[in-house]
Amino acid sequence: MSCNGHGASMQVRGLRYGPAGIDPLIDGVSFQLDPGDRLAIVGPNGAGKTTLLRCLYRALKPGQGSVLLDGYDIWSLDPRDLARRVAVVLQEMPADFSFTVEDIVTMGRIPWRRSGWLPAIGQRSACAASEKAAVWHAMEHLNVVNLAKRGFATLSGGEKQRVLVARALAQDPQVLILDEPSNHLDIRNQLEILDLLRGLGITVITTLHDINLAAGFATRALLLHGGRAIAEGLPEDVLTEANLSATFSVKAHIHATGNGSAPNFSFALRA
Ligand SMILES: Nc1ncnc2c1ncn2[C@@H]1O[C@H](COP(=O)(O)OP(=O)(O)OP(=O)(O)O)[C@@H](O)[C@H]1O
Repeated sequence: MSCNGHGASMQVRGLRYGPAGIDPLIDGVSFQLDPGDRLAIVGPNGAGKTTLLRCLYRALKPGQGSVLLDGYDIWSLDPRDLARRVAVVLQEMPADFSFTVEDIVTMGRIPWRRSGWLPAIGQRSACAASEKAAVWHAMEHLNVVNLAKRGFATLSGGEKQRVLVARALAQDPQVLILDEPSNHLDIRNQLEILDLLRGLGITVITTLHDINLAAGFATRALLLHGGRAIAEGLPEDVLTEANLSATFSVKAHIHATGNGSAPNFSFALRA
């Protein structure tokens, strides 16, 4: 796993997706990320955040628009090539009860194995050693080495979340896509995991419900509502009181911290 990896650029143009017979779930979404950007996608429940993510890692094919990775349409890439470049951490947890933590993290290396190819006998132990090194490096980063031999199913929700991020990092991706990575995590673990993601240097795209976490983490923000981008750009231009109040139907208030760090947000129901 690279700790100072190289991110890829992503250009999303006019994305529209919807199953036949219903209004589109994603409509006219566009944004541009430079390598190393961190995009926070925020919006109310049902806004289309997960659906948008699924279009970005080729789980859903948009009816219109395109997703370019370093200039190449993701639908034109070889699936293995895409799997090497883009890693995904979803909200759903794997249901298989038989895998250990080490097994799960090792799965992150699968796209790097060459099918139908066996290294020369003298190189086999070197290949195995480099794979194991990548897996242990990722586990160390996520502080789950002490869980390596535990059954995944026996872990707490927060421990599982850390293991799934470790699996994604073992994949050594250029783009990391995460759906609510702070789910299940306590406050310290939330801050730690976002800090770790910030330090990777790769392009990160994540949904986040916590606006304070999003403002502190992101270099770009996308506010989604009803499948449409209400605002996209720098977090300070997107996460405004007016935008948040209108999109979430609440009273949003920004408290400047005055020390150059991200502002704090508070929210109240409208009278
Ligand atoms: N295959 C489908 N057919 C019909 N509606 C769908 C389908 N998939 C998703 N939806 C609807 O699309 C909307 C957006 O769902 P999505 O999961 O993307 O929202 P979200 O912003 O991630 O929500 P949350 O914050 O609650 O996780 C929801 O109303 C959902 O019920």
